Amino acid sequence: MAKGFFSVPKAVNEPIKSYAPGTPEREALQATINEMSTQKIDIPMYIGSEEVRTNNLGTCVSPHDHQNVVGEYHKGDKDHVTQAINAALGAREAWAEMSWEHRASIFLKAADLLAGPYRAKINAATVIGQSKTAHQAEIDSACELIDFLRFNVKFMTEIYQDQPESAPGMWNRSEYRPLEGFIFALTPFNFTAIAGNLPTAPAMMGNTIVWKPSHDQIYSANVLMEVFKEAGVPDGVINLVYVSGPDAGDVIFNHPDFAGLHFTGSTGVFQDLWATIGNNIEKYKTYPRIVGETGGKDFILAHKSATPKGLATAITRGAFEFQGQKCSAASRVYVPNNIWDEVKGYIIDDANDIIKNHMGTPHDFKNFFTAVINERSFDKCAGYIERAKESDMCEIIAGGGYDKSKGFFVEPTIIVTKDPNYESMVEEIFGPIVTIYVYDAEYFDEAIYLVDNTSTYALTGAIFSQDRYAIEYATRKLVNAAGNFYINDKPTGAVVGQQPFGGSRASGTNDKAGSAINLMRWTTPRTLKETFVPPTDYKYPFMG
Ligand SMILES: NC(=O)c1ccc[n+]([C@@H]2O[C@H](COP(=O)([O-])OP(=O)(O)OC[C@H]3O[C@@H](n4cnc5c(N)ncnc54)[C@H](O)[C@@H]3O)[C@@H](O)[C@H]2O)c1
Ligand SMILES: N[C@@H](CCC=O)C(=O)O
Repeated sequence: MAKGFFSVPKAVNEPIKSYAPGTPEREALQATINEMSTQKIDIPMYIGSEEVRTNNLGTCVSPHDHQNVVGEYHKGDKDHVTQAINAALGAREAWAEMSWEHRASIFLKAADLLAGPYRAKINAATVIGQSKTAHQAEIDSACELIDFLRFNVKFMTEIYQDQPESAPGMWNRSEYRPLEGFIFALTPFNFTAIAGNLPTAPAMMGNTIVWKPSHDQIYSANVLMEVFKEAGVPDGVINLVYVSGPDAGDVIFNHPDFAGLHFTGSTGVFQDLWATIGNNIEKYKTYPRIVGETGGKDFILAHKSATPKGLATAITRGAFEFQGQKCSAASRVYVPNNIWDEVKGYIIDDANDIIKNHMGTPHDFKNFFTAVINERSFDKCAGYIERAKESDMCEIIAGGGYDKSKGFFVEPTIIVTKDPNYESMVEEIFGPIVTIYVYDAEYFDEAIYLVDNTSTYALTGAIFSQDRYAIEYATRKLVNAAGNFYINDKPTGAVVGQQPFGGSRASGTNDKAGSAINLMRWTTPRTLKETFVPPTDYKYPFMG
């Protein structure tokens, strides 16, 4: 047990490496990509102390080269979900009782492994399996995950330090227990860091986990599990299974020890899960915690005073980095007519330059833009593009092409619409398609109203303006339109510890990943009151 009031190492953001020509990190990453992309690895499930192989195999491919099979994973079924729950429950007592500093130490070691010996491997896995460029992989699978781990250790200790007052004659204490049961971490394809954070955040607070990743992220999830094991996460604390979502849900949401859902993914899936949990509420020992960060229809609103070049660059980066597959991606933009011609010229030039010179495999570091994650996503994007081509209300001013012969490539596409409620202004596409509505520069209030009322989501948004009154006004009027609001910046790229991330309305429970708010959801505090000298007479003084 602890024999000191320990302070943890100061959390600082992991510096982002540049991967510029001639740097050692570029050489290491390139070599690791070359080596890993020519291998086909065998990927087991991890349940308790076992590596589980079923020989019912699924494949991991590169989205930018879908015939290249880089891994085969062993698919599980409902029995494996039950085994994973049993392993989590079996490991729970020892893990919950371990002193917090040892839990902290394990995750700080995981951060250092990712920052050092595993950096090239986790980035290469994300480049190969999720088609991120070197830069996008670095800010996600290396830096953001390292930050999650280090900052969560700091937040954990801040929570533990939060103690009640004690009046004379007594000592009041708060004890931050893990939840009574197991946690289900259900993770998306698009951020390796999120896949790593959703099981580790509750685990850090003493919980044990059943983790089901997206099928499209299994390749890098396997590297994460290797890191967790090397860092010393004990068997059974994080159990990784590859089963269908509905199979996992059928077992987990009917289990009496289900204590919490840590979800990131689409809004529709989250709402279905919430409904199922609600319907099953009488089956559980405790009220499960439900944390879900979900979809977005993220906006950029420009005021007539906005600087055209800065706005255009924010549109290009915000909409097209990682092929628009960030929940935060700019996907609807409101531009005033006084600056539109200039902005239009810049963004068309950017899109054409990307298509001509910087689109292709992420293995080639000159590329800014690669493939979307899978055929379903490709077909969905193609559908939006074809409908826009046919619509009288729309014009495609850049991109609009797509080709899935080798990889799932959809060009960066800019739609201009005359209808502010056109489908691509309203629905989450999750691909490289941005839609622009040009408004009369003198009607800023109407543009604000549209921003606030067009979509059910409220994840990220940005205002571009050089007029401080306009900035203040939009910030106030759009108070509920985004959980992360940017002023003269693109709406993507939140950094742990700097811009706590999450949205409300249909975008989630806004428990801010990588913050104390999130960690609080994974603990159920017990209050202890100790009286030093108990009273010995039941009568009160007023009784005379
Ligand atoms: N708000 C945020 O912080 C944030 C961050 C990243 C991604 N996202 C959102 O995630 C989505 C993209 O990720 P995705 O395509 O992997 O999401 P998704 O909803 O398709 O899948 C998320 C997870 O849920 C599982 N799943 C799917 N259907 C299920 C079901 N019926 N029952 C149980 N599990 C099921 C998937 O296998 C996966 O593991 C986008 O909507 C994006 O906006 C949000
Ligand atoms: N936190 C990331 C988005 C994560 C969702 O996909 C950002 O701010 O761009």
